[in-house]
Amino acid sequence: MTKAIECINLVKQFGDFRAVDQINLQFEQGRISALLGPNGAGKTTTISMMLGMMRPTSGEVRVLGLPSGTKELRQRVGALMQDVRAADGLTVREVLQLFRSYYRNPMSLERLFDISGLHADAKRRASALSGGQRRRLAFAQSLAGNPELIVLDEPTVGMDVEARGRFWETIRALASDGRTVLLTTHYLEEADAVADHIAVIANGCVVAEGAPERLKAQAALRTVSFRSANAPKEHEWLQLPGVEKAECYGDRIRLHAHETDQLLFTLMQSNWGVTDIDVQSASLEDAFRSLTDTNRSTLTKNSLS
Ligand SMILES: Nc1ncnc2c1ncn2[C@@H]1O[C@H](COP(=O)(O)OP(=O)(O)OP(=O)(O)O)[C@@H](O)[C@H]1O
Repeated sequence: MTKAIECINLVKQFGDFRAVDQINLQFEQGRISALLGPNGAGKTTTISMMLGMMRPTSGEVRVLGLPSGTKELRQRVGALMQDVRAADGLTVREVLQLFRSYYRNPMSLERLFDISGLHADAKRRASALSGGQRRRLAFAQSLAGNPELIVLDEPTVGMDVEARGRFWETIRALASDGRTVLLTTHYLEEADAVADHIAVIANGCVVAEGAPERLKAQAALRTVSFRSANAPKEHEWLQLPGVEKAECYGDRIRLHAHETDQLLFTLMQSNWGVTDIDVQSASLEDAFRSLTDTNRSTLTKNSLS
């Protein structure tokens, strides 16, 4: 089956700075995928290359089996980027009609109004809409061509709770029509609620990828952190009962484990001079932070095997 999007050894260099560093990603057709990462991770740069808006320094992007940016793809792909400017002087209805006129097989105006929730604002100037309303109009614009692939960069920024709810409902409905959706977000919780597949990037590299359940399994770990006057070598931490992952922040050691009772007992019995113990349950956001935080050394059972 053709992949919706394939990034092969994708690199983007801005002068001396490498914003995207050898990214290899594949997104399946008919699924909702999320590209997740903190500010400056390289999400926008990556999707700009997917959409043919930016040329890779090296590597390749294929979209629906075609090289990115081709004329054919512009008919088949809808995109919502972060910087959206309202069309000067046009009403909401005129904007939607104008965008529909660019495509061979546009989505119905009625459906675009339903999706944007802007029925009552049809005759208002687009430039007079609020920030959140403008974002909803821009989302409808991105769907004007009835696209089979929809790429959305931070789609929910500026939307209120109701607009967000309607937005996620629309995304699910679009996917159930067989369309492919790729979106970027900072929020693991948001991606978890809708995505079939999540790729996490940090500093231009893919740091984790998989079904939300897989990423959540990591979040289910509890964390025991402590200082140690006499800590053993790092690889020994992973021999402790139940420990899946170990990190070191300066003089503080953090161990991630599914079950902590036995671990605490072992630490207290050891001769490592353990002090200042703290035990916490990790949230999804903690797991995301731990995946994308590069100011620490991390060991996992996988990295040793
Ligand atoms: N045209 C450019 N020239 C120089 N540096 C750039 C350019 N575009 C992006 N960058 C840098 O590349 C890095 C990645 O930027 P990018 O916009 O892709 O991140 P992002 O993950 O989308 O971040 P955010 O969540 O804040 O939107 C950042 O450090 C940014 O400053």
